[in-house]
Amino acid sequence: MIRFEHLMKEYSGRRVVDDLTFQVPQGEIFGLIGPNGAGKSTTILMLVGLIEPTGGRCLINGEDIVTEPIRVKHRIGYMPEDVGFYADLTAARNLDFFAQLYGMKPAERKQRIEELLALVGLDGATQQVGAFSKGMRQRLGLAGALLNDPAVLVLDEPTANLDPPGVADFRRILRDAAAEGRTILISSHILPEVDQICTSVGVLARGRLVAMGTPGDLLQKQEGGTVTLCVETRDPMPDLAVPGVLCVSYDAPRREALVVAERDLGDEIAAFLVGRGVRLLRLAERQPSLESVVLPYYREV
Ligand SMILES: Nc1ncnc2c1ncn2[C@@H]1O[C@H](COP(=O)(O)OP(=O)(O)OP(=O)(O)O)[C@@H](O)[C@H]1O
Repeated sequence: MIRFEHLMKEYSGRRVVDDLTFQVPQGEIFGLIGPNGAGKSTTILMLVGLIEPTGGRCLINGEDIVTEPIRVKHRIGYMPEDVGFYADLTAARNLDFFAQLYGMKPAERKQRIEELLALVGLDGATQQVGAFSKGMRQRLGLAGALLNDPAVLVLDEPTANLDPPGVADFRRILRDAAAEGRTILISSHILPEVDQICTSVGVLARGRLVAMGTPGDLLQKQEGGTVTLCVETRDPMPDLAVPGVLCVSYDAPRREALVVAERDLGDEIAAFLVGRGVRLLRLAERQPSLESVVLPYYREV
């Protein structure tokens, strides 16, 4: 189990993580999401003991990472966004190096490394890691994070470089890891992925936890509240400055937009665009998604 108690971090007097208190129960896959600069990486770095909190604490199975650093770090598997490996060693030799640091015996190391390379689909990879694709490095990162049989897995943007089969493998491995009783915390910007894999989600904005629950809980909160509309136009769109629009994310050189509005503003948006000579291709309400629920938090930055 992971527990944050009044966790706080300041840089030069500026608070970037502000009084975080929540817990992630054993076996949960928790998605930590939020806009750029919200404090996700800082929170993760405190959780894995790479930086110290200014106040409060992070507990792994009840033990404080600051007061029991060695014991607690042995219970954590951490996969940073940019996984660092020795480019001139093979995947197996890289893992063997880290396994030695964990104090694992040669026979145990050999067996564990073979199992893990098969698990992440790298059992046939005999080349040096310098020749790996980004996706292969990410697979190796996951194997590295699982090396010490951790109780808690902390993964920063784990699927960013993976192709669809790689993502499917990751999901399967993480679900199995959670079913084995590991507690998993993932930081990600890929909201549909978080929606698919995470059993609970926390939204950070300006260092504070502004929403938390299962993806289903967060969606329910939206019912009777905001409406999400997909807008597609033939011409580039101006800013959709229509009263009641809460948040817009534009795409495809401003010919597509996802609009979160207080109510169904389809007629008003159509009139707004037609009045500005913008030809409309499609305007439809979208079923609520995790993305539409949390987008307003991204806008508030
Ligand atoms: N070492 C540091 N010194 C000073 N300020 C820092 C330091 N590390 C992070 N910050 C600031 O703390 C804030 C939170 O940064 P953090 O990297 O934790 O955000 P994040 O949610 O992980 O963002 P992103 O999604 O862009 O990775 C930002 O304003 C950042 O500039």
